[in-house]
Formats: sequence, structure tokens, C-alpha cells
Amino acid sequence: MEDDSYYLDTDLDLSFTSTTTDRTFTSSSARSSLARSSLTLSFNDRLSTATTPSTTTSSAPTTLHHRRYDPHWTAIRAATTLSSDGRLHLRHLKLVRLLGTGNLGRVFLCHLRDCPTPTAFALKVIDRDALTAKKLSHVETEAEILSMLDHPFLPTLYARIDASHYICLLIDYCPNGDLHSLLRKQPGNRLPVSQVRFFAAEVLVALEYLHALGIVYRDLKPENILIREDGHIMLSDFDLCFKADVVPTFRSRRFLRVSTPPSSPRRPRRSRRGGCFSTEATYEREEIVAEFAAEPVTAFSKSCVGTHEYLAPELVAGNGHGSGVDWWAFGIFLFEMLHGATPFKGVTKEQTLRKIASSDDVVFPLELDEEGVREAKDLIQQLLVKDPTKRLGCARGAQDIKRHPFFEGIKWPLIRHYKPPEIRGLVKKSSKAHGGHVTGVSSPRRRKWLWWALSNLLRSKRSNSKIQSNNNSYHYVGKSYNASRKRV
Ligand SMILES: Nc1ncnc2c1ncn2[C@@H]1O[C@H](COP(=O)(O)OP(=O)(O)OP(=O)(O)O)[C@@H](O)[C@H]1O
Repeated sequence: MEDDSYYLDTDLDLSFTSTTTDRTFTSSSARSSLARSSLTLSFNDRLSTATTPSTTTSSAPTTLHHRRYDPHWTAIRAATTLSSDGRLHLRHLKLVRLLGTGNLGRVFLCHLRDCPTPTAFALKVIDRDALTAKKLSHVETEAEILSMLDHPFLPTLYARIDASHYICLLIDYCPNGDLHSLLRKQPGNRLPVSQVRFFAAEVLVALEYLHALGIVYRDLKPENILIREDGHIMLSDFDLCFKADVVPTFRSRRFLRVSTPPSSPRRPRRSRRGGCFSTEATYEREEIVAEFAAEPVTAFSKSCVGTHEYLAPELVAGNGHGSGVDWWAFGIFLFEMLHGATPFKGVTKEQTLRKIASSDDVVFPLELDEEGVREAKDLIQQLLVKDPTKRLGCARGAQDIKRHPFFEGIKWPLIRHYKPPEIRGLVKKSSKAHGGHVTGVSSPRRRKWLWWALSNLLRSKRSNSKIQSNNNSYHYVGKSYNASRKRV
């Protein structure tokens, strides 16, 4: 049945408040007025100057964000400029569809109302009333971490909206879904080495950035790697992170450069490669390079969080862990992309944990006949070292991993200009890319049905108990998708 009272060509603002207005819940009128009066948005401190309540200017916020000239910021600036108090409000957003449901809340595709070029965003909506104190602290962690980020492979928090009992986080929308689903569409659930290298390199750079901020991610897995419209990655889900102090340093590293200059007065040495009869002379020169290192080596936490198959042994042991857990997970991630499954997966979760904790080394299932596999295996073996003090990355961080032969040839500073691989199952970028999703629901009948469904969904939350802990499935409108792996 379609109920016109829920279809008001409405926006998110109305869809929230309509669940508590006299039309639907007359008894909740107090909450309704609260909802309306508290529909304010505070721009992220670091991202905008329009953060303080006193900033009521209608001028566009000037942001510090590296992407401040991209269409998303432009659209937000336009909306705030037109806003009577110079701020973005929930009424500026228009919900398009439900993208998924997570542990903490729901994520909607939305776009800005009255924006000439539809610009898509993802809106994570968390119902405070439905969460335990522990989960609420995870939400705050996620919001805090998001507000710190300014990196192409990490989400931008455009706005945080606190409206009544809802916390809404406006972030980048990734139309290509997550890497886990993408892997499931590939033959053998795996990717060719060149594509593994691409995704691994981007994840590595994202982790390096997080670590430089003192953030230990703790939930690396393909499900949390979303694919942007342009095919580059976006790490998501920061509720399990923990933050430590980190002192980024420049360290000197000495190494020998071997070269064969044509006529150099320097002391020649016999080339090892050329053998003792070789006439080819090489020159070894000691060079000192300054390297940026920012690994939160003193980070220490005792809470056991993460996803079973990705847990590092020190996490399983529960004796405390640091940033090394991310490098272990990075090894598991490489393994899964390469082989289509994780290396320590058991029949039960307990068995998985036992396998991780055992002293057995990682076993590679089959010899892949592809260039780069040998290097990939070597890297995985160096990452999946049970003792974190001996694990690659744990001493000097991402720098050591970047230097591994598996990544040879990658020009790290240019990484975001690399052309993403064309993979089966990826949405092709079109000139109307964002519009495509929007127009996909534009038939009046379908939109009417959608709003009716969304309103019901939000209403039913009031009567339901808490959001299911570790909800193991999420729903697109009309469809149910297979679950991602549960977390501890
Ligand atoms: N920015 C985004 N763009 C597109 N889809 C997204 C975005 N963020 C989340 N999603 C989708 O919404 C779903 C729910 O996301 P959410 O981050 O709330 O939960 P989750 O990834 O399942 O994590 P959790 O482990 O916290 O439950 C995801 O599975 C994903 O499919």
C-alpha cells in the first residue's frame, strides 16, 4: 500500500521528523519539536571556517581540504550560501536510496537538493537511542577520525549533523561497492597480480597516512575497502580504530649505490655480477637518504577487536598490540586478493583463532603461474610473521613495505594518478555518473514507494529494540545481499 502521507516530495529532514510529528506519533510531539529545533550542522573544524555557532555569514565556507575545489565541496558551498543562516541543514539533503546497514547504523545515498548537477554523497545515519554506550563510543571514534582525514584514499567528512537522537555523517559516496563483493565476482574470487599490486599499493598509502596521524586502523578487510567512481579506493569504517601519539621523524638511511660511470676517478671495484674475469667495473658509493617515518610504535591497546580471519596473533593472545596488527592484516589482505581466501580460515571461528595463534607458517595453496607471484609470496611471508617485532613494517612503517620488490617500479608520489584496473563488475564511469544513480529512482511511482519504505523503516526503528549486534546482512531496497564477515 502506498501512503501519500509519507510521500511529500520530501527530504531527509522531513523523513526523520515525519516519524515523530503528530501525523505519525502524536505522543512524541516533544521529540518532534526537539528534532526540528536541533537540525543544525556543525562543519568539521578542520575542514571549514563555518564551524562556530557565531559564524552566521552566508558566505561560502573556506575549507582546508585538499579537494575543496571538487564538485562536492562546491555543491556544499552553494547550499550553505543559499541557506538563511549560512549553514547546511538536513533539509538540504535528498535521500535517494538505502545503501546498506552496518553495525552502528544505516547508510543512504543522498544528494543535495536544488543542486544543478546532482552530486552524490553517502549519509551514515546513526540512531543514538538504539545503541549501547560502547557502540556510541565507537560512533564518536569514527566521527573523530573522519574529521581528521584529508587524503584521496580516505573518506572526506563533509558534515556532521546532530539532529535529535540521530547522528548523521555526510561522506563520499562510492558507487562501485566494496572490494569483497568485487572479488566475489571474479573467477576464483581472486585478482591477477597486477591488480592486486594496484589495490595493495593504495591501501598501503592509506594505512601509512593513518599511522602518521597515530591512528591504528584494526579492521582492514576487503569489505571495508570501497571503490570510488574513478576506480580508486576509499577505506571505510573507522569505529574500531584507536589513536596514539606519534612523532613523525626524518631518519637517515645509508645504502650503497652501485653504478658504472663512464670515466670516474673514483675507486673502481670488480663487479660481482661480472665475475672476476669481467672487465666491467662498477662503483659503489655510499648514499644517505632522509626518510619520513611516522609509525605509532608506542601505540598499545589490549582490546580484542577486528574480524577473525584478519586478527593478528598478538590480538588473539590479548597481551596488547600496536600498529603492527595493521601490517599483519595487510598480509592477509594480499593473500586473499591473490588466492581468493584467507590463509588461516578454519571451520569455526575458534579454529580460525587457533590456526592464527599456532606456530605454523602460512601455506600457499597453489603455485600461480604469473609474473610477480614470487615477490607477492615473499612479501606476504614477511608480513605474516607472528612476532610483531620481526614483522615487516613494524620498525619503520610503510617505508619498508614500499621498498619490497613486489612494489618495484611504483612511483609512490604519483600513485593517485595511476589508472585503476578495469575489472569485471565495476560500474563504468559515465558523464552522468552521479546522475545515473539519482535518475535510477526518478520515476514518481518508484520514488513514492521508496519514501514510503524509508519512512516505515525509520518508524519501525522506534518500536524495534537495538540495532542487531553484528548484523550479518544488509539490505538494498528490495534486495538482500550476502553478509560480510562478522567482527569480534
Ligand atoms: N561511502 C559509501 N558509499 C557507498 N556505500 C557505502 C558507503 N559507506 C557504506 N556503504 C555501504 O553501506 C553498508 C553499511 O556501511 P557501514 O559503514 O555502516 O557498515 P559496515 O561497513 O557493515 O561496517 P560495520 O562493521 O561498522 O557494521 C556497507 O556495507 C556498504 O555497502
